[in-house]
Amino acid sequence: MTALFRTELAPGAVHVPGWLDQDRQRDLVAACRAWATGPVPMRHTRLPLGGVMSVRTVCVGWHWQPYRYTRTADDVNGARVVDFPDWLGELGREAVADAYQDGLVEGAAAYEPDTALVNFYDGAARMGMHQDKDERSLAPVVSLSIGDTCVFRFGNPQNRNRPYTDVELASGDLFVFGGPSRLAYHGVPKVIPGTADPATGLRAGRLNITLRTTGLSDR
Ligand SMILES: O=C(O)CCC(=O)C(=O)O
Ligand SMILES: [Fe+2]
Repeated sequence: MTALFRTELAPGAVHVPGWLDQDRQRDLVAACRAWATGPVPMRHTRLPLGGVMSVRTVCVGWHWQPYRYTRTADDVNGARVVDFPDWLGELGREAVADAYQDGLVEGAAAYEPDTALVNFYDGAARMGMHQDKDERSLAPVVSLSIGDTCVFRFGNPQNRNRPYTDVELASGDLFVFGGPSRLAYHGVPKVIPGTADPATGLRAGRLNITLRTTGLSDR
């Protein structure tokens, strides 16, 4: 296997450029296209104060709405979200093993994500600084990017301001944040149009898939 180039932005926050090869990117684009059609359609998430998010989102395993997870998409069409497939959990374990080089922060073999948030960014979409904190588990978040390159802003766990680091996430890049960085603020201030390689099946825009462990159960 080829050596992986890894950058640790902060303890537990690791960027692995080009982690997904083109075949895997194509397969993920196809999977996201299928999920986007239903049982719950991809849509702009409505915010409690009446706004909508500029990204479009569809969820797998558990449905996220601000600020909780449920099995059914009660803010969309009430349908139960699609089941979280085994292969996606396997991909997550591989990602954690590669990012943490087996073991730091959390044993990769024990990583069992049960939800994926699939976000689609058109050229104008962005995401403000926030924490991923609606999960009851502090297992790492695995983030996969496909399509247009974006500027990803990775901050600190205390507040949404500096210090933060801006890093470009390109198609195929992996970013894992766990351990001391699990609750770090992060966001996407910009997508750079025209940077996607059409060979992935996504001609324009950016797909981001985050795998998370909700820590919830149906009982
Ligand atoms: O698009 C990204 O890279 C980040 C997405 C994100 O932070 C989220 O879905 O919570
Ligand atoms: Fe996030």
